[in-house]
Amino acid sequence: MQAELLIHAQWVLPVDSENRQLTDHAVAIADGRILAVLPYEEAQRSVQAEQVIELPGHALIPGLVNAHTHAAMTLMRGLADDLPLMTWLHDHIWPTEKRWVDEHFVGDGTRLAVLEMLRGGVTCFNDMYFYPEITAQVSAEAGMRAVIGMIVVDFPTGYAESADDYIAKGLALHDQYRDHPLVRVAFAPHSPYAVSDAPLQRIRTLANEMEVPIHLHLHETHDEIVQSLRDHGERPMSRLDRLGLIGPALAAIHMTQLEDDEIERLAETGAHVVHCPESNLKLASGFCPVAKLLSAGVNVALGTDGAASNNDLNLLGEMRTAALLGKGVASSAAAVPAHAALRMATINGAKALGLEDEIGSLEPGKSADLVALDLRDSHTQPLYNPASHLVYAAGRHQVRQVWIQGRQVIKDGVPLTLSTTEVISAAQVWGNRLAEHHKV
Ligand SMILES: CSC[C@H]1O[C@@H](n2cnc3c(O)ncnc32)[C@H](O)[C@@H]1O
Ligand SMILES: [Zn+2]
Repeated sequence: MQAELLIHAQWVLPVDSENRQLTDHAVAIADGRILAVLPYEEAQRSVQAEQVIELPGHALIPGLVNAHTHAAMTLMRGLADDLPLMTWLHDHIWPTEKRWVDEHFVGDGTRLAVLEMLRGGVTCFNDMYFYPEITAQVSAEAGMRAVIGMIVVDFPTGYAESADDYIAKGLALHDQYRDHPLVRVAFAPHSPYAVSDAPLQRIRTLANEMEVPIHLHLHETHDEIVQSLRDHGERPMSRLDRLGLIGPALAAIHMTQLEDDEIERLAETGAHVVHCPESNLKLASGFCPVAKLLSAGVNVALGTDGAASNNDLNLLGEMRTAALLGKGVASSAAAVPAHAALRMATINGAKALGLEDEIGSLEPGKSADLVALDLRDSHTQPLYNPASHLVYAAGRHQVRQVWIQGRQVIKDGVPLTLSTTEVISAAQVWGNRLAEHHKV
């Protein structure tokens, strides 16, 4: 077998159906795709590789998938902390966005986010933010894989005038990235409370025709349920179901308020849930019943949400929080074990974004999106079980090598596609501007 690259690691966790943890294995790569995952001894006999990378003491895993974020909001990290969702949005975030968010803000904020995500082993993110064409461009330039949201809200902003205008801009973006190797486009109506019935129905029809996913914030807080009962006489999920949006194309973000019949409905329709545990904890929004969802057969992925409500874009940290919180909420130490958390951050994210044939596991034919973590550090020693350390103990500084579609984007911990100093100085300029006006 001819390969361009052979990566030999002490442990390979392919995140396959058996959750195998392979010792002394190698991954062979050609044309940006995985050719084979095989014992190193066998690879030495059967693979002619142009380059061999040796990773003793490292675990090789699929690239992490951040299934929900607002990348450019990194520029609002720490601007408004310790507030509940609606006060945070209405009194701080939305006024700041109205005053500051433009193409330059989104470009600099997205670069900061992509840099942080790549350094933390995230190789794909799902975004929902203004000026998505800039987010798409920045991601593509950095060699990052992204699903970019065609955002829709009912109210005018600097980006668009009306729901129809948002949709028209989104469709133009979809056309622009039709055959792009790294960037996909999905519908991203903000939430049932910010988008009315007519645009939601139009989005459902278009998403069916175009075969693209839909993601939206749903059942994030108890107040959202109360408001929907008052305004529509039904819970938000029931309203979306009536409008035809609950189905396999839907990734419902947050879902902290769920009744048993709603969990059953998600399972029977094949809708996905994106759990954002740290954002939900910080805004005190509620608890997503992850163990119940998983046992009902619902696909649960992981997201950070934006850095203004988290306050980082650390999927390793999110896995740990999801595992710990999942146990607490279920009152069971067996709930959300390490393998389940790793699946949520990889293959489940790929499924939620409609990318499971492309990414999410290390299997022949899939794209070579890989992350190597050095587990020789003191706080991941001794080592009995690599998955345990990845979820419960490892930190982002242990992410040493990252490849996306076979292209190396992090080498020995150093980003290759973005200039760290330039990205940080641009962020500091924005920080000074925003701080002056926000009076932090
Ligand atoms: C239409 S662009 C996205 C919009 O969403 C806002 N946002 C960020 N985080 C959250 C969240 O957790 N719930 C609801 N809305 C959120 C962001 O500020 C943008 O205005
Ligand atoms: Zn969000």
